[in-house]
Amino acid sequence: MSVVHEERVLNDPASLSEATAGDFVTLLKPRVMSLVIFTAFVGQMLAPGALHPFLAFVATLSIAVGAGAAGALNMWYDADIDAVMSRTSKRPVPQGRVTPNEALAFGLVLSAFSVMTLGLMANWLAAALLAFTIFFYAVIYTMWLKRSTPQNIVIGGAAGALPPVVGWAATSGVVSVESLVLFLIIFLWTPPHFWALALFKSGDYERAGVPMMPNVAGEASTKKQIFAYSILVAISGVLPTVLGFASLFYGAAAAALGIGFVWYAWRVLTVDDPKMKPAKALFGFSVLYLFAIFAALLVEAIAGRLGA
Ligand code: HEM
Ligand SMILES: CC(C)=CCC/C(C)=C/CC/C(C)=C/COP(=O)(O)OP(=O)(O)O
Repeated sequence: MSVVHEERVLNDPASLSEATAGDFVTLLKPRVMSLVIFTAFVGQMLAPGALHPFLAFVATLSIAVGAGAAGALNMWYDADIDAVMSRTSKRPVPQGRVTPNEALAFGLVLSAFSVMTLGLMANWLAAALLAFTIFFYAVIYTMWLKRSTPQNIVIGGAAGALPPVVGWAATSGVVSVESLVLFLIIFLWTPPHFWALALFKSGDYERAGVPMMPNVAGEASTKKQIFAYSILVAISGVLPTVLGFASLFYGAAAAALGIGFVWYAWRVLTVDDPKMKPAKALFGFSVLYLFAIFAALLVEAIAGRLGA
């Protein structure tokens, strides 16, 4: 951020920040968090018990605000490395449109608001899980793991896998084996999802000094690990049917999606393409895969509620 900008904003209370509403929306990482919130909503719908529709809506909204808050805290802390990575350099804080203090305050206020609202409108177990998820992403992953170990996104992936557990707890008041299976699906999905991107963004992470797997272990090792995780993803995807809380139809869809996931990962492993097309294809398919798995689980949830 330019010194002039900081002095003007910080020393002259009359001066307004240059930030627009759109800048603050960008801080919430809406594109990424939209799928995160969808997984939480499916967790809410699959869980036994029923929240009044208005309370269920407020619970989903609280989780959405909490996810956005975590995104804002991530962008506050990562402004230094975001500024040197091509993919993130245009973000509001590195561009100086939002000051670090504004991003921090925005993230903290939304975090508090979302946790308190979820606690009051649903239950305090869900609120505590939401608070833990925000903390895990903003502090454990962003402030510690991301800059210190190539296992950063494997461990940090727990934060991204918790939203369906939060949603399940909002409806049912408990953490169940089933909700932990939803956690496992996303937890195992995260490494191939992100390492595919890291393969074709390794130059960015090199410049930023962030120890992502391709930069530390190299391309070949990362590709092997992606393939190994893809097999675990395919297996975890059919667990809801194996454990009896989803139908054979879901199981067939999950198996087909899992075979697709393994195939895309196999191409990353076996096709040597300087343009990294297989890695880009796997990254794109990974988003489609997770959406399709949770959409199929939502169909199960709706069918279960209609049949109930
Ligand atoms: C630690 C875990 C994760 C890491 C490190 C990670 C990393 C990333 C990165 C770097 C991007 C590119 C975003 C951009 O350039 O702005 C991305 C995109 C995306 N991620 Fe992940 N991700 C993680 C977990 C998740 C989870 C849990 C979900 C959903 C449940 C998710 C959904 C998405 C979606 C939908 C996109 C595409 C956004 C777009 O099209 O712009 N990610 N991820
Ligand atoms: C309810 C709640 C709190 C949900 C949070 C879910 C969660 C942790 C999602 C992970 C999203 C994500 C893109 C992580 C990457 O961060 P990064 O810093 O590696 O990505 P970047 O470089 O694009 O900023």
